[in-house]
Formats: sequence, C-alpha cells, structure tokens
Amino acid sequence: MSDSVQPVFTVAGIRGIENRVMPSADPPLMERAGRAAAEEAFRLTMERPGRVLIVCGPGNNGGDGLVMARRLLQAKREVTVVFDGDLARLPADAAAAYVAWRGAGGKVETELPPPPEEGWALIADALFGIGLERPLTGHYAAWIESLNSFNVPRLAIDIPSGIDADTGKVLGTAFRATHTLTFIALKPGLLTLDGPDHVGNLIVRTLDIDIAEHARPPGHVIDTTLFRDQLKPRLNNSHKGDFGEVGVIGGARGMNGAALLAARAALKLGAGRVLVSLVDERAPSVDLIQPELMLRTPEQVLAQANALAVGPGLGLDERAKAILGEALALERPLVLDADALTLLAQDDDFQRLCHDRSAPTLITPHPGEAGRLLGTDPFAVQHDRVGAAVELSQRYRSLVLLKGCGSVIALPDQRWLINTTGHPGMASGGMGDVLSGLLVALLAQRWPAESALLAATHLHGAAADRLAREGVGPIGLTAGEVCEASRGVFNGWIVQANQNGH
Ligand SMILES: NC(=O)C1=CN([C@@H]2O[C@H](COP(=O)(O)OP(=O)(O)OC[C@H]3O[C@@H](n4cnc5c(N)ncnc54)[C@H](O)[C@@H]3O)[C@@H](O)[C@H]2O)[C@@H](O)CC1
Ligand SMILES: [K+]
Repeated sequence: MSDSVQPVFTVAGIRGIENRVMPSADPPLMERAGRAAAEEAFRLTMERPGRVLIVCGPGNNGGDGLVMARRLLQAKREVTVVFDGDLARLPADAAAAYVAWRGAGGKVETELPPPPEEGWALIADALFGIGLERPLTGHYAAWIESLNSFNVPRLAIDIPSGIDADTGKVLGTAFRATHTLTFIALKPGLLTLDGPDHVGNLIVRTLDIDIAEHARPPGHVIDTTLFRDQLKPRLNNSHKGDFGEVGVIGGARGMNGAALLAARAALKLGAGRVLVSLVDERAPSVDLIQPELMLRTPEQVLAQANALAVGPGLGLDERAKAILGEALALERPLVLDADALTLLAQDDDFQRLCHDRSAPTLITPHPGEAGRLLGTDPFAVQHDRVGAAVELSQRYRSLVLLKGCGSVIALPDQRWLINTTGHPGMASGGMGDVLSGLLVALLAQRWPAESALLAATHLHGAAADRLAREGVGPIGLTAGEVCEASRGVFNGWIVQANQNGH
C-alpha cells in the first residue's frame, strides 16, 4: 500500500496505538492533541477576533478541550470553558488538564452561557470523542442542539460529539461541525453514513505518531495512487481486440434503460466492444443514441464476452434465473448488481456457485440488497456498513461495493476501503447501472478485479463531483451525464499518472 494513502482505524485500533505510544509519550498525547486544537483555532479565527467557546465533556475528549483552552489563554485569547463533569471521575490525563487550566487562571462554567454581543469567534466541541457509548440525551443533547444553531465556525475535536466513530451513526443527536480535527488517524465514522454530514472540513493530525511503526491499518481511503499502476496510456499499435469484449445482460420490460446505461458507460470507458442483451423480447434491436453497442441474445453475450455484468433491470423470472446460473458457471470476471443480487440472495444453489467460482465475482449492493444478501434488513446494514461489507465479502467470496454515503469496499482478504468522492445528487435512477458499466469495462480490459473496483467506484463519484463544480447538479444530475463525464476524468487520470516519467 502506498505511503500516501490515508489509513483508517476503528476505535479498537486507535486504542491499541494509544496504549502502545502513551506510556513513553513525551509530550503526552493529550498535550499534543490540545496544542493541535489550539493551532487550528488560531487558524480559524485569524480574521475573527473575539471569545472562543470550548465545551468539554467528562472524558479525555474534554481533556483535549481543556489543554486547548489553556494554550489559547496563554496566547492571550479570551476563552470560555463549559464543563460540568464529575472531577473525581475524570480520567488521569483529563484531570491533570483541568488542574493546569485552573492553575493558568482559567474559569469554568457549568451551564452554556449566552454568546457575547459580537458572537462567539469559534465554538469547539470537546464533549465526546471515541468514547461515546450510548445516545446523547438530557442536557448534553440540549447543549449540542444549541451549539448547532450558531452560525460561526464550529470545530469538532477528534469527532463530532454524537457520531459513533466506528459506524458514522448519529447517537441521539450530533454536533454539526464546520471543521473536524481528528487525531492519530481517520475513523470510519467520519467517512460514512451520517459522518460526512457532520464533520465539515476534515483535518487529520497524527500527533507525531508514526502509525506504521505501531499497527497495520485495517482500512484505507480510496485514492488514485491505489490503482495508478493500471493507468497507462495505450500503445499506438493497438486494435479493439486488445481492449476486451464487455457483456451486459439485463433490461427486462420497462427496464431497458438500465442495461443500456451500463453498456454505454462500458463503451465510454474504453471497452473494445460492448455486447448488450435486453431480455425483453420486444426491446429495440439497436440503441439509436449509441449505435456502437451490439445488441445480442443472452446466449451470444454469455459465449462471447470476456467480462460480464449481469443484473441491471434483469427481472426475477425463470429466464433471469437461468441466465444468472449460466453466468455464475462461467470462469470470467462477473459483476452482479440489482436483480441479480436479489436472485442470489434467494437461492442456495446460486450462492454455492458463487462461492465456488475461481474467477472474480464483484457484487455492488445498495443497503437494501445487502440486507437481503445477509438475511437481515437495510437498517442492520447501515448500523455497521464496514462490518456488513466485510461479512458479505466473506460469505460470497466476492469483492464487495456497499453503496451509499461513504461507499465501502470489502475484499476477500478482509481489507476494506472507503470512498470519499461523490455527492447526494447521485441518489437518482440509473447511477448504479453506470457504475456497473464502468466496472465491467475495466475488467474486460483485463484490469485486476481489485483495481477495477477501486477505480470504477472512485471515478463514478469523481465524475459527479466534477460536474457539480461545473454547475451540473448536484441536484438533478443524471446518470447519463455521469457516464459522459467519467470518460474525461479517467483520461485525465491517465495523463496525470504518466507525467514526470512515472
Ligand atoms: N486516551 C488518550 O490518551 C488520548 C485520548 N484523546 C482524546 O480522548 C478521547 C477519548 O477519550 P475517552 O475514552 O475518555 O472518551 P470520551 O472523552 O470520548 O468520552 C468518555 C466519557 O463519556 C462518557 N459517556 C459516553 N457516552 C456518553 C453519553 N452518551 N452520555 C453521557 N456520557 C457519556 C463516558 O462514561 C466517559 O466518561 C479521544 O476521542 C480524543 O479526543 C487524545 O487526547 C489523545 C490521547
Ligand atoms: K468531540
């Protein structure tokens, strides 16, 4: 894994690192964290003189806030600290931070005071970090609701209070930060589910810990360096046979568009030829918008394609089942999406076939489909997206993309990755079909399955991000537009990856 790729640790992993580093850490980690928070506060208030509010909780997250407060006070900033925890029960480091704060002349409020006339320069949330154990209620919840109502910079220390660091779930209520300064490493909860709606700008401070020395990260954030080796310009002496034959099967009555969108995306991402089968016998025999697509019978597609995507609009009838059975039996890279996943979830024989394949199987469920595949429901999946993706990957011996805010990829060797490109404008029909098409195009071009899944996922979101920057969406963005934009982003990546003689 490249050094520049950002590691992601669960709470257990962060605790493991802390336990190894803390005994000999000089300066102590809490001093480092508080100092980093004070530096961030200076940066955010460079043009906002005035009083900083720091709300501190009953654990070490509160301790970070108290160190931050002392640093700011020593630099002659006006600071209001709110803390109503039980001093006798403060962890040792936080208790020391409290004593040092009082020793420096700092005062403590036990209620949230009204803002000064000119408003708070900054609000810092040091209530709860990775030690959050249950939903926030009572006065802590009320404080957070109140803090969220101020239209000033709001800095979360380590993680916005109320966000579960492992899952991104809001427990009760959660601080809505404009900035989050997180320590040691990223946590999944900052990147997936409700996390991205609460963290604002995300800044990581390692606290001078060389993470690689202490732990192997279980997860990473996806970026282009992870598949840069595949981003090669084509040789001049090329022909279409070099770039594979994609097969897409789906498009039952009323769903022709799903398969066509996937097929068009495959074409736009450079597949040598794209065969598509619409299982609706009354479907047109040519795509007049994209006549390059070759419309064929399912049998022809199954026989010819070197990589297959089965499922977009496939339907759930006997014919669909027969096609899925045949596709699973072929030892070629296979993307399963949409109806193919529903069929897979229902049938033990399909599951056995899937499990026994030696060619890669890539499944791309949304939380509903993932729930069916795991015999549970979308709520359980969303409750722990990383866990669900890893379990799916193990159960189906597949590479898994669990879609949604902060898409999670799980690989058969139990590694997982989180994607941070994309936006809510992508919550519209056909987006998943385009993703399947991008993915199968790379597989047909003989990319390794892992690189293909990472690249297609990252690309899909990056294309939508570029469009939004250009004023196309986010709201009202269509899947067809993402398909078009993916081509430009992808070619740009190839140029970039091959600059400077790489
Ligand atoms: N352990 C360490 O040495 C370091 C910890 N750091 C900071 O410490 C944080 C973790 O500290 P802690 O493990 O003490 O955990 P927290 O400070 O996140 O919270 C734990 C405290 O909150 C209480 N609590 C949990 N959920 C609650 C709820 N819903 N309502 C009311 N009370 C609740 C717990 O009983 C406990 O007293 C990190 O997020 C980070 O900010 C950093 O200073 C770096 C070093
Ligand atoms: K916090």
